[in-house]
Amino acid sequence: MCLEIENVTIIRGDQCTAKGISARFHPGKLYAILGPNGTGKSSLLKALFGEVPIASGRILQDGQPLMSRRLGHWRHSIGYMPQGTELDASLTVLEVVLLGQMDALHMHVSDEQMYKALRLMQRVGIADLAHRDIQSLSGGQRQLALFCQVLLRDPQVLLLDEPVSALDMHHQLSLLNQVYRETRDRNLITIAVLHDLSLAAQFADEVLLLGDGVIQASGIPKAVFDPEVIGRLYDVQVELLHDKAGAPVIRPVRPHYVDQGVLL
Ligand SMILES: Nc1ncnc2c1ncn2[C@@H]1O[C@H](COP(=O)(O)OP(=O)(O)OP(=O)(O)O)[C@@H](O)[C@H]1O
Repeated sequence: MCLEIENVTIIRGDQCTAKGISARFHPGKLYAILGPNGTGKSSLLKALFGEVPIASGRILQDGQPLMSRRLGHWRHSIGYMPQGTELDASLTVLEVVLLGQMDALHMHVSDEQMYKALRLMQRVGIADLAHRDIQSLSGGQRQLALFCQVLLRDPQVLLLDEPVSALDMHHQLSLLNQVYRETRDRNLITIAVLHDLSLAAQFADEVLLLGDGVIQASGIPKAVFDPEVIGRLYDVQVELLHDKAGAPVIRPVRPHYVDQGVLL
């Protein structure tokens, strides 16, 4: 399966968050969408999920436009994890994870479904939280539970909106590792919005740098991470370093303000 956005324009309120952008996404690859706050990363993910309409352009699956009927079918193949993790319902973590299989659940949860959910929770490191009320979890723990839920849907496409924003370093690495592995093993198209450029460089096959409603640069992280382009886009000075494996590391440089004539 190939997923394509062709000349897509998205308007939110009075803002044009995507101005005729085009990109192609292939199975088995992890794509990171990057860019400053408010540049339309979430809007693009929502458009791919059919939650936000596109003003013009097309979203194509294997060359066929996703029309509304097709979109209903399309959504079944998507694991979409939105930015917020707040839940109103008072459910246990296991119940929340099992909701990922809602289409297949009737009045009965089979041993196989239960086993699948618990095994996944074990892999993600939240098996011990299975019987806790989801409301009682920390933001990071909820993020891990929702990740298990979307993966349990057996999606072909994973859309993850800032999946590691509330996680500590250990859990950021283990979750992204998991995302990377599942993308390869299940041949998924994975598109994740991330804010940490260096983390994106370690995991993403390709990155898309959004800014001012257009794709400013895209490709493998090494090719895209030009400190001048990034510095201009984010309006900060950055330093480009490299880790031991040769992956680019973007380090923001602290600005020095002049205060009463003294350089701080
Ligand atoms: N429901 C809405 N109604 C009107 N405008 C909206 C709505 N949602 C988002 N916007 C606007 O659209 C623009 C893009 O928002 P979006 O959430 O896609 O950005 P983002 O790049 O994901 O931001 P962030 O990194 O802060 O999460 C913003 O200027 C935002 O104010």
